[in-house]
Amino acid sequence: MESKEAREVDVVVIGAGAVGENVADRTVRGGLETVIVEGDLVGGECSYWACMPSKALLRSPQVLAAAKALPGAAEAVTGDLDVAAVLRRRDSFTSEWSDSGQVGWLESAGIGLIRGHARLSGEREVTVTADDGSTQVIGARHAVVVSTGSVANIPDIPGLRRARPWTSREATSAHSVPESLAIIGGGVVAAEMANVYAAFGAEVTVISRSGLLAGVESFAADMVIESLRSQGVQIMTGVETRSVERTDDGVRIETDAGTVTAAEVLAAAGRRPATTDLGLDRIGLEPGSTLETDDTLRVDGFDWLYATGDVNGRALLTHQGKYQARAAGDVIAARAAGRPVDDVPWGAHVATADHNAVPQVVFTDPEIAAVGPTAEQARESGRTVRVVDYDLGHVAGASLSRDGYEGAARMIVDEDRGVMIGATFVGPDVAELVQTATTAIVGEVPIDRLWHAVPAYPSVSEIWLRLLEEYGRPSGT
Ligand SMILES: Cc1cc2nc3c(=O)[nH]c(=O)nc-3n(C[C@H](O)[C@H](O)[C@H](O)COP(=O)(O)OP(=O)(O)OC[C@H]3O[C@@H](n4cnc5c(N)ncnc54)[C@H](O)[C@@H]3O)c2cc1C
Ligand SMILES: NC(=O)c1ccc[n+]([C@@H]2O[C@H](COP(=O)([O-])OP(=O)(O)OC[C@H]3O[C@@H](n4cnc5c(N)ncnc54)[C@H](O)[C@@H]3O)[C@@H](O)[C@H]2O)c1
Repeated sequence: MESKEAREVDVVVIGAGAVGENVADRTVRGGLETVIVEGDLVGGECSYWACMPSKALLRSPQVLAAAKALPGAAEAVTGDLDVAAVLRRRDSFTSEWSDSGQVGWLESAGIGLIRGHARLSGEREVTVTADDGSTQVIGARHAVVVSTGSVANIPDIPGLRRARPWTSREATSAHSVPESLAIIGGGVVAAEMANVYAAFGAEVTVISRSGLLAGVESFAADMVIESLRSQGVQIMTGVETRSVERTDDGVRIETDAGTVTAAEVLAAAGRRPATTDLGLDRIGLEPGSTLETDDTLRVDGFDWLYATGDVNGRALLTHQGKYQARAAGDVIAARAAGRPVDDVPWGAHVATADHNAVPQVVFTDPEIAAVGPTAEQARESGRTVRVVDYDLGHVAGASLSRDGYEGAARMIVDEDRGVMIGATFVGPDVAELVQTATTAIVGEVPIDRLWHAVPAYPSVSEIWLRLLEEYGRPSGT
């Protein structure tokens, strides 16, 4: 079935994940008629198979561990984790994988929704194929924004694909817990899912060819590794997986450090941009490639094509993608109206923070919260840096929050400019500490001035005072 009737709108957004939704919201607010095309659930990966379900799965075990670590509360907690209840709570956060709520939001925001698979079919032109095979051509007067996200990378390990591995989708949406789970990969998904399934009682083995959480400060990764090991997780690092085979009982994995057997195997080996079947060849780009952009999120070499979120590879995180979406939506509206474009660093129409102020929280127990470069990355960049470390367990607020609180904090200072450029925290419930660091980095607040930002006593935030004391007050003693 083909309907070749072309419809024209101001902006076409491809992909209604968290990022695409935000682009469309901004272009509509900017006075532009906008349609969004979605081939699956409106809300995308984050809502149904990533951030929301994974954090819902992680939270209950963390709260239970916190209660068990606190005299008075511990005595009141006598049962085990109720896994079925945790899974039910996760189901409510994913709205049972129904997108009716998000569709309602699109309507209320004045965004048109077209369901189907979108492909670029020419300059400023998108062709959508619906489930029934019918096609619709949509022209974009001002911009096409690709917000198609990313898909799980299944490594080219012999037998792995045939063994029908779990990806993060199955791991976050499972309705039962396998007896054992092998995880191939050592990134954030591997760490968080190892935490979830170990807490749920599965025997978990992580097989990583590098380290575990190699992208963060090693003191922070080490605390998570130690904690996972104490929960019974077997962690194999520096180990290559040679082959995977599905057997009658599950999977058999051959590695260069021996054989691992498990009921299920999870491929947690990063993401690929969702551009393989997007018609990129129709506009001279390579299918499957990352859509690289300038800081206004415009794809290099085009004046009408934008890319936001995971698909541009700038920072594979929901909050950062939504930040890009706000800049992109606003700059498209400005360009369409002939208004000035504010594209100087930190201007309204650029995603400057992507380069040096990206916060991330790894929601394991303990959590890791970090922003900016690690000490090693900062040194490698050629800057004169000073690294300040402090034991979080020595902060009154932390020791009050949990008996035997273990944690650590690091602040990285650019000595030439006298400003903080990076920070990492590891410990129970440190997630909320990272926003202060992000604010100080983006605001380039001089270290001298930070002394006047007094943390409330006895809160965990007092770590900021301790870090400053360790650093020393240049004009004081
Ligand atoms: C397990 C896991 C946990 C995570 N946890 C966190 C977290 O705690 N915090 C955080 O910040 N980030 C987290 N992330 C990363 C986060 O999920 C992504 O950064 C985010 O989802 C990217 O949003 P997006 O809108 O760019 O892409 P997506 O959410 O992938 O949305 C893209 C949408 O485009 C649609 N689409 C694709 N191609 C087409 C096409 N051709 N036509 C029509 N529609 C199309 C897809 O169906 C999808 O709905 C996690 C990721 C994983 C895998
Ligand atoms: N809390 C959060 O913010 C959160 C949680 C989960 C995921 N995410 C995001 O989702 C993205 C995906 O997470 P991820 O853990 O899959 O990716 P990742 O990039 O964090 O880690 C990928 C891991 O896979 C390994 N790997 C890559 N190719 C491999 C191969 N061929 N064979 C074996 N191992 C291989 C890497 O060595 C690495 O250990 C990340 O960018 C992350 O930022 C964020």
